[in-house]
Amino acid sequence: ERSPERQSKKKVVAVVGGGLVGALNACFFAKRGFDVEVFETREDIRQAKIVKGRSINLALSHRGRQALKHVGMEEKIVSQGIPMHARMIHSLSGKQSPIPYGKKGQYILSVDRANLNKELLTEAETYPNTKLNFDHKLQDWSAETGLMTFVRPDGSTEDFQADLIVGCDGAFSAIRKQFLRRSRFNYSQTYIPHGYMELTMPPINGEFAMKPNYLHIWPRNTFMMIALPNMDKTFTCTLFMPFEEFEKITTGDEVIEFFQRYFPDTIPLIGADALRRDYFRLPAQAMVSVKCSPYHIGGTCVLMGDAAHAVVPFYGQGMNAGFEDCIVFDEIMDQFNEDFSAVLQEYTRVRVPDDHAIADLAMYNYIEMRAHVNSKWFLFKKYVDNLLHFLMPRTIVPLYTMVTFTRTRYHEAVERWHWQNKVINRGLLFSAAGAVLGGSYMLIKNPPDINKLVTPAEKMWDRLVALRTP
Ligand SMILES: Cc1cc2nc3c(=O)[nH]c(=O)nc-3n(C[C@H](O)[C@H](O)[C@H](O)COP(=O)(O)OP(=O)(O)OC[C@H]3O[C@@H](n4cnc5c(N)ncnc54)[C@H](O)[C@@H]3O)c2cc1C
Ligand SMILES: COc1ccc2c(c1)CN(c1nc(C(=O)N(C)c3cc(Cl)c(F)cc3C(=O)O)c(Cl)s1)C2
Repeated sequence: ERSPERQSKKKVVAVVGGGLVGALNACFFAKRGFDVEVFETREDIRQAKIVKGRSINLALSHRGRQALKHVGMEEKIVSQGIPMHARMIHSLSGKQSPIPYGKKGQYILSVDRANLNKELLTEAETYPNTKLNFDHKLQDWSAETGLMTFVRPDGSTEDFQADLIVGCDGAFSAIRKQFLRRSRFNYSQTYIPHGYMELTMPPINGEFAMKPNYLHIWPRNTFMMIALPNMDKTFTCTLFMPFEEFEKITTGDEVIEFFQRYFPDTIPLIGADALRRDYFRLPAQAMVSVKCSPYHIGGTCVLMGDAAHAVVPFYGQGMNAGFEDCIVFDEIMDQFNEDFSAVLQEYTRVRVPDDHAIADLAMYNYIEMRAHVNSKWFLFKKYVDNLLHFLMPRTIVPLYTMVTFTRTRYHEAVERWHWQNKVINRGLLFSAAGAVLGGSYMLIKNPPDINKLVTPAEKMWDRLVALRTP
């Protein structure tokens, strides 16, 4: 229960950025009784016709669902998502091989980005102590005073003062700009050479063109495509390819030639005309990885979501990690009784190692998939993962299982993965050594009569020689 004096000095929390993490964070802070003001540069997307998002749909998994559950939104969002129980690997020959994500209840959800954002904004608005300010672009702010200046569409500016500023303004955060000017602020960003382009796969006779409850993947080493299902029975296909490869394709015929060569089974499903047209609708988008620390300045400002850690999408964790930021921060608010200086410092100490770990993991997976992951290798690796997990369920847990289906701290999941690899490699080494030692012991103990020892290759050779002898 809040004491009367606390009631009078209600603290004001400004959330800059009304995207996925900002909208969710507004619910977390409003639930705690703070006065929440959300400032979003775009117009209210709930009134906009179409929303230019980065990816049309996203994979929501355990970490993200736990955050939604915390503000009572899990059921609603899950009911508007499509479960994906397995990956469906498409080989070059068009063969489809399913690989389950885990046991029965272990599935991920394909959710529509714009719809998720709208639902979270609407939920934030249901709190009487929350106000959404659209068409407010943060231009500058002071770490000393907590004073912020916003630019309106007509060019006018508006100042606002807050007790706590939460920077949720994405990978190109304006809040983070002030951090960059301060000493001992670590920052790195990496654009990867791949870009991504989204293409739509329409329904066929009102039905999904492919099996809907799967994350469809066409792994082709340098190139890769994935497809996630949408509620309107379309699939959103995301093509990943180096920019220089995108640039080589300049005509409709070259698009078809390219798909004919790498993704032949998708041509009839996406449609040749649609491919020719949609490929040139928008240029391929860039993907950036941002790592920084600390996430806070004093007791005044803290970064969350992509503003703190933009990750390449090759683990489907960016939003899930940003949503988990909100739970971790909330847990620390309880531990330190909402004392912002103590909370922010502890948040950096706890969260930086984990967000850096998932950023590294996603980049590692990008490099791994680009290097040598085609459909056979992908299938082989996942089978080995699942077999070892089946044989030693408590010792070997696949990395993607820890990342996607548990709230194991990201950096602990990576440490465990390294340990498991050592155990497996040592195990393989010993069993190989055992086989060699055991085998040679048998040969020494009772050596075979060398004349009788004819290998299949030798048999074949003898037959060939016999054939040639006139
Ligand atoms: C191709 C692709 C696929 C992805 N797939 C997945 C997936 O499957 N699963 C997953 O978990 N994640 C995925 N992600 C990552 C996910 O999209 C991001 O992690 C997530 O959108 C981060 O949310 P955010 O709110 O931190 O940032 P954003 O979603 O970028 O929101 C930032 C908000 O701040 C606003 N803003 C920016 N600057 C200002 C300013 N100066 N003043 C006021 N407002 C401002 C923006 O308008 C925006 O609304 C994917 C990303 C890409 C690119
Ligand atoms: C909307 O745009 C995008 C773009 C990329 C992704 C998603 C949505 C959703 N993504 C998921 N990745 C995993 C995962 O853990 N790994 C290792 C995988 C990584 C890749 Cl790249 C892949 F193709 C399959 C798996 C797999 O295991 O299925 C999930 Cl689990 S969900 C990647």
